[in-house]
Amino acid sequence: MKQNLTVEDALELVLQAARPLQDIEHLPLAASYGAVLGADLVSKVDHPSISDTAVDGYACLEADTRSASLGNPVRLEVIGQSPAGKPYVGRVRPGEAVQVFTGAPIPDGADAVIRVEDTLREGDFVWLMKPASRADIRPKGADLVQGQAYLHKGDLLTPGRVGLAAAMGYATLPVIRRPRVGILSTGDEVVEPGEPLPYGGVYNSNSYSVAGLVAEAGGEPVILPKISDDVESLRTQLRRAGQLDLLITTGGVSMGAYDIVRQLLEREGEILFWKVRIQPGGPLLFATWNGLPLMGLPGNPVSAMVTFLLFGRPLLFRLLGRTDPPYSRLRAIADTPFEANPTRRAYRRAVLRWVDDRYRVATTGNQSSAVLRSMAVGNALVVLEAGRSAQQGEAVEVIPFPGAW
Ligand SMILES: Nc1nc2c(c(=O)[nH]1)N[C@H]1C(S)=C(S)[C@@H](COP(=O)(O)OP(=O)(O)OC[C@H]3O[C@@H](n4cnc5c(N)ncnc54)[C@H](O)[C@@H]3O)O[C@H]1N2
Ligand code: MOO
Repeated sequence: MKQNLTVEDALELVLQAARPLQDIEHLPLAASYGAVLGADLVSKVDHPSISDTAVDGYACLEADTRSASLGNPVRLEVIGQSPAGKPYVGRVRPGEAVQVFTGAPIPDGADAVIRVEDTLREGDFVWLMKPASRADIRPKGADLVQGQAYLHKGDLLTPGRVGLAAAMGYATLPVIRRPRVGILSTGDEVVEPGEPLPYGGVYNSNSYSVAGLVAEAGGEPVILPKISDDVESLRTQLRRAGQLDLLITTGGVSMGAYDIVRQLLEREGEILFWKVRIQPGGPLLFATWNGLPLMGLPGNPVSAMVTFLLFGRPLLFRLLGRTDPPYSRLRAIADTPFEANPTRRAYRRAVLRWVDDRYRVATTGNQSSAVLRSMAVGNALVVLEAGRSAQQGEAVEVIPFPGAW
């Protein structure tokens, strides 16, 4: 078992253990937001399917209209009209125009459009106060060309991409099955919210904060009944867990005699690493149990969330084959000092804001790993290398919480 790894080395071991899922499901468009595309998609159509007008006005021959001005308008005969979806049958000849509405096909013969506000209608004739423009024609295939791939395997299905898939002619989309992620809280003192809190008890928050993070990363959280601090109930729960792609436990990975996750895995699984040089989250454990990747998040509520972001989220992205980075980074000016840890990379909870053309970041206050409020008030982590505190006014590296920015 490796111990006391850097973030980079630990992440490499995590990603090595994650085998991208191959199972494809077909989802209706409206159910596909947030899923990950399982295949490249080529457009079934050209868009526009035929050259059409970008404006309401009159289609005509550009050459007829070059001299048109307010003082010297040009008169054309209106020979018909074409609403969107209804082509004008026939040809536009010199001296003629067809009234068109945005999205309508450009009639044969016409090569330009004059906007309605630059015209004056008089019975079967129209006066043009300006030359007609070729730029207001959207050429066939300007947006999409039939047979060309515009969406790719591994793309997250954002609203824009779902809309694009619809425009390309797809009613259902091939997506990667969501990874099923078991979430198991451990600890004798941990009590379900809603139950009376006994002396020394603490409500189970980890199962719910981590379930939210799993769902946000594209996984399907499966909250398992919490277990007490004994190896036998952990083993039983693991066997019952059913078909999972990843198991996340919280608690029980530190030094205490009741640290059952570590004990069980030392005997029955393979621990790939234990402890990473970070704060919070130092005692993170990563293992496999009967081929199942198992991430043992530390029990402190902040530690559980931060380690999920740094390791669990990249692991889920790998299972899903997502090609976008699991989180972003930026630099911001520190509005408060941030204290480093002397020996570990520190992730301080902070509030990130955009003020006067700059990102600015301020501490959420008490940085104890037990203060879950910091994750609710905060929307970002300030990253400090070991021993490198930041003074007020200094530029610092920031990881915004996914979904909060
Ligand atoms: N002698 C040492 N003690 C500790 C060390 C150490 O290096 N030497 N590391 C500390 C660090 S850092 C962390 S983080 C914790 C992690 O410990 P465990 O993963 O074993 O977690 P527990 O002991 O089970 O719980 C820690 C803390 O979190 C609360 N908790 C646990 N589960 C939940 C839950 N589902 N919802 C809400 N709160 C939960 C629990 O009550 C404890 O207060 O170890 C330090 N100790
Ligand atoms: O790593 Mo612990 O998570 O510092 O509290």
